[in-house]
Amino acid sequence: MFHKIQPENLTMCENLGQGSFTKIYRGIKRDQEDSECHETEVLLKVMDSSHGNCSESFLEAASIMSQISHKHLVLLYGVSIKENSIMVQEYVRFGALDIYLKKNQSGGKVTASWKLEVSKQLAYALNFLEDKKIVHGNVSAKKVLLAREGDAASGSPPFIKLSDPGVSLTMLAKEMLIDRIPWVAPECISDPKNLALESDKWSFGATVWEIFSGGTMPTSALEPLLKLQFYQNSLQLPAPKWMELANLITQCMDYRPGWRPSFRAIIRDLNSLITSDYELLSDLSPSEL
Ligand SMILES: Nc1cnc(-c2cc(N)nc3[nH]ccc23)cn1
Repeated sequence: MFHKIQPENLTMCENLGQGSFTKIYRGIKRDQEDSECHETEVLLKVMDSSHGNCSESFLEAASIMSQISHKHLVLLYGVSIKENSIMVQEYVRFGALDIYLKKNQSGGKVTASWKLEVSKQLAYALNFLEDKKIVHGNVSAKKVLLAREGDAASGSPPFIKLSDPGVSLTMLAKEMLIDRIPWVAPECISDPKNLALESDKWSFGATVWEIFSGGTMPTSALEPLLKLQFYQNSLQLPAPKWMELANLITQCMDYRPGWRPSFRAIIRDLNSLITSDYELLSDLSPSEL
């Protein structure tokens, strides 16, 4: 399991929203390091008490993520399991990527190379989990947290951290699964027990599509039945203009799990994409640059 935190050492600040079975708050964690008291800004995920049976799944997911550490995985400080389960997570300053993308569509902050850098870092995090045979099971821009915005002018890149998956999708009701189309892999809709490493590759493809489309999914507005038909008719998301990126997304979102590329191959493709981007520029004559 993982570190137990006394609730009296936690202060709940403002509500930041809610997850499937949780309420999210910004908070403060106090530690009595020797004599002086140390305060850390944290993210508190409070499990709704009504979903008791999900709390072990919630904690199970958290404990898996807390047993490993990687720069692109969100850090879990521990849990407080007094009245209801509270997961205490590092506070990631700019929050969820889907909201950030919607807010920063224009304004030139979010360039193609910015999006590519974020996609690469997400692939690194997922490659790390794949090497350890750990399935995330809930990859989407909502679960990608932005720690640094980056700044194109000074050339400093953005920095992301992948959040915990939350309650396992094997615990979700069918309609909640359908609501996660097109991030959830098709094989998991027919049987959630099909959740495996390959499922994360599908979700990664959908997330990269989401990142390059400014955070809106064309299926979001569809009724559940129409979402289901998207998979029944083996449809694909509309291809982005950037053909090499579109090919990578299509390879990840292959309806045959075994045909999806490894994250090592995905990283190689993303790196080549960046060079092709510069090649494109270097092909232009100085006057066209
Ligand atoms: N581990 C995490 C997760 N989410 C945040 C966060 C930050 C922010 N500025 N607004 C938010 N609104 C909702 C969540 C959130 C922070 N840290």
